[in-house]
Amino acid sequence: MPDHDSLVRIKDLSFSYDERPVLDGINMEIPRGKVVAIMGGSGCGKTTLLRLIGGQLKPTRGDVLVDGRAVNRMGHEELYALRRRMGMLFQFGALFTDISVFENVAYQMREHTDLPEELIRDLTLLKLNAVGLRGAHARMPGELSGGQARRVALARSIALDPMLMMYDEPFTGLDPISLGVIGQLIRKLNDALGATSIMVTHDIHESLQIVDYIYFMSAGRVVAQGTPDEIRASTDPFVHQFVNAEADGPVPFHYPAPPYGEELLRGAAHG
Ligand SMILES: Nc1ncnc2c1ncn2[C@@H]1O[C@H](COP(=O)(O)OP(=O)(O)OP(=O)(O)O)[C@@H](O)[C@H]1O
Repeated sequence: MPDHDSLVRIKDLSFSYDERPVLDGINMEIPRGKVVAIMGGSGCGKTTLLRLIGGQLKPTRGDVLVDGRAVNRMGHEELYALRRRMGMLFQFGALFTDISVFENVAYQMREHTDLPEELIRDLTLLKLNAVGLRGAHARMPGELSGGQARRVALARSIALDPMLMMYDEPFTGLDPISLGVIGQLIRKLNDALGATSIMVTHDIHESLQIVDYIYFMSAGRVVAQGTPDEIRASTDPFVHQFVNAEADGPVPFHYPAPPYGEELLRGAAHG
């Protein structure tokens, strides 16, 4: 999806943990206003990629540009200022359990802004209203269902009106109805905030409903990409495996390991 006005541009990006290569020559464009999914088998480097975009990790080679600036070359202050404009919702983005729903959302504003208390109150209720939970503002997190708690975490991550939202497996552990609700919210909030969103997920069916573009990764590389219509029509074996939820195919089910027979024999020799 080449676009010169992309909010995020990933150029020839490689990354290794110590000596172990995880990402290898990634190129991606995330245009402004769009919701883009990144999919791929377990361990292929999706979360690592989000951490590189957020500046928590530095690439071994290549660049990550956000709003035209190379994140990997920013100093502390610039990076801190940029992170304030990014919202992140991680898989187990747990709420603080000992403070109310309202306080969980207001916390972000109290920490990062000098807004007066009345304004924080109004904005917090506005964010909770956007996820349908204004009425639950006085509840404690322990009194919420899993889907409701995820919605509060979502309200918290948009508290500062981010220009870029990053979601790491936002659907994990949700029942199908809550999953659909969160999916719709991700799309609606993106459009209402005029934001841009990147979502790492395993859920191809939800992605096809709500995103503008999908990148498929395998073993640290981009192996397929396209709009939902292109993905539905694709005959690419990687894409096919995802769309049809096949356990094995080009994306291996097994973590790389020596042949099983060999390992059993080795175990027997040791035992
Ligand atoms: N801090 C770390 N130090 C060393 N290796 C790591 C570290 N974090 C992740 N890895 C390894 O890097 C690879 C990519 O991990 P990453 O979490 O980015 O994958 P992923 O695609 O998000 O996986 P999943 O879908 O299972 O969450 C994995 O093989 C993982 O074991």
